Amino acid sequence: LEYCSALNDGQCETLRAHDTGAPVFLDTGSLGGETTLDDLLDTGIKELKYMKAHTSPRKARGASMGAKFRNFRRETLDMRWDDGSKEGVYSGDLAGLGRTSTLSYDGHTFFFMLHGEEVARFRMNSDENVYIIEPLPDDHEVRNSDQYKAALEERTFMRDYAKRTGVPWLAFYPRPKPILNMWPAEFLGQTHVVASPHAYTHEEGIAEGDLALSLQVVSHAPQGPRVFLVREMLSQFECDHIIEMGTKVIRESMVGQGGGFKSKTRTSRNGWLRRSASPTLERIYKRFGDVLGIDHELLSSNRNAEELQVVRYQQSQEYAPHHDFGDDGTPEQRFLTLLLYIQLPDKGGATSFPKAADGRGLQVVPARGDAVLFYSMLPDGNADDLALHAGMPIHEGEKWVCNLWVWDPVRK
Ligand SMILES: O=C(O)CCC(=O)C(=O)O
Ligand SMILES: [Fe+2]
Repeated sequence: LEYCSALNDGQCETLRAHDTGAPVFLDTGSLGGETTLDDLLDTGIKELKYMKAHTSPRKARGASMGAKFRNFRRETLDMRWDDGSKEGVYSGDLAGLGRTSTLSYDGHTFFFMLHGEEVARFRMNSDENVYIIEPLPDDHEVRNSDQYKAALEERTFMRDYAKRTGVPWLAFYPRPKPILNMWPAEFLGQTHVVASPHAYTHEEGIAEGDLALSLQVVSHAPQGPRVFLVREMLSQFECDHIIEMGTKVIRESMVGQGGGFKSKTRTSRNGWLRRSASPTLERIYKRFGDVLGIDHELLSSNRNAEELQVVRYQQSQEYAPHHDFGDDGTPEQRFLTLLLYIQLPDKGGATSFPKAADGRGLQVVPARGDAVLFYSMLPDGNADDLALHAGMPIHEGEKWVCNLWVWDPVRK
């Protein structure tokens, strides 16, 4: 209980010790269960800010929602968003017996055309997120198919889920609960202290002994996503090392495939680093395992993780609000994001969680070497809509971050 006593509250409880042998302690309440974000801000935490001054109602009119369409006609249909015009706005093809999903808003309408005739029309309602285009009455083969029955069952599940929990099911259905460790995020300021035997690499070499790292809850359910701040995840030398290696792979990605692709929502540049690229990186990955409570062996690209994504933002670049998960029609999903702050810009560039703090939104501006951990998945296996986040525009200087994306139950 060495690390806990450092917190001086005597309330620690051992959570689990995974196979690296690193002991993990849960500090059950240095701030107590009733902490509000204002209390947390009062403790002098510099890294956090509300985005808006006042609470906005959670379920505002025109709330965004994920809509899934299933086509049980055999023909490819033309999908159109009803903007009030006669022909609507073409929104892609929906293959015969196929599926598609889209982000939409309460009250919006989509219709589907076949040879100039409308065959289906749906008005979006955030309590309903599966929309089924029925098979023809005499198409008994499709009506009796497993796929059609599964779609009806899925729609029933989703209606019940939304009624029961108040949020839509956004993930693939069916999908089990996550199997990977998920740290409890019960109240603001709750802190988990992790001892890692994989201490920092410095200019002079590797530090001896265990490193104590703390994960502090800065947002939790149901008012927001589950977000933790991890201070001093990396040493200054390790940040420099990542910039040095990252510079090369970003340059490669610029000339390689997709290098000329310009996205409006993501204007930064990125590249990928393999954990085996250097002994320093390998050691950092073992520390990631300790901090995440996940066997570090799983954090490789043939198991549960993607390679380390290095992202560089220059003046005015940004990444507009997005989710790190998607529904691509399989149960495997991105489970968590460990976002590392490698270099901070002089102005701008906060990471924002617009749906945190009951819709007031949260901006996080950690220091160099710090990390933010957030879960894209809920404990029941659904995707967490509230984990929406953005890299805000850089006003001055350069920002470097890394993404470690971990999938559950395995990486696809
Ligand atoms: O730059 C940031 O703060 C966020 C980056 C991000 O969300 C991403 O790369 O997916
Ligand atoms: Fe992201």
